[in-house]
Amino acid sequence: MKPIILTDIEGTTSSISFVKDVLFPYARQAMPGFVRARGNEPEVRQWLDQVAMENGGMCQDTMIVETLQGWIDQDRKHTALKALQGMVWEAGYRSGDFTAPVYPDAVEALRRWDEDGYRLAVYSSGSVPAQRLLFGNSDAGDLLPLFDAFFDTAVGHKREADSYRGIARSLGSEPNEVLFLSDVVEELDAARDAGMRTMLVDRREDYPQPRTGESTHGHRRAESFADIDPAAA
Ligand SMILES: CSCCC(=O)C(=O)COP(=O)(O)O
Ligand SMILES: [Mg+2]
Repeated sequence: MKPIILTDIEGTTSSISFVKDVLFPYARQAMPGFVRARGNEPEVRQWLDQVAMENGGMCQDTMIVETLQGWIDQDRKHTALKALQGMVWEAGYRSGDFTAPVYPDAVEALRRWDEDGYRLAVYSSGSVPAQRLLFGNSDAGDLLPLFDAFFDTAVGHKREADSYRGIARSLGSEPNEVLFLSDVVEELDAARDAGMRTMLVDRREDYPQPRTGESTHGHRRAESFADIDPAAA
């Protein structure tokens, strides 16, 4: 049976550098203006209030913004931050400030797998709207039609096995019918604990030092999507 292919984004379909050097600085710089302009919209306020609650109920928006900027610097995978980042990036994509680079080997393989009848899905710490913006505004054009489903940390964190069990359930499949692709071994460990098949994507551009031996945690490893045969994984 053909596995459903579930892919991570940062370090897997797209470079770590795009996320760290383009998306995060853009969000950091635009966050104060975004909160000033849209902070009273309920959809935005709910996330700002959540940030405030987690920091002892601080009330000034300037303090909330400083907290968010600190979390961006620490690469926190906090659901509220990720939701707000997605809203900020929307303006960047819409105004043409950037498009999203997706590795050419990933574009080629995703298109081929789709044509071959594989179901494709995404699981990233980036919010689902941010994922949709990225694949809808890629350098290779609109890749959204390739994907059946998108998952973010609303389903749980990426290093917890229950998240992968929940994803398999949502896809209407057993975990062992899903192949998860990621650059982070701890995510792959959690997926394997849930019963999924796994593949470590170990790109030279993102990880100059190849992960071999014990550092693969026993996951199969590919340096490019061109080297992945989902039928054999
Ligand atoms: C959806 S694009 C932004 C990616 C992001 O914010 C992030 O934290 C990347 O996490 P991933 O789980 O894709 O490694
Ligand atoms: Mg990743």
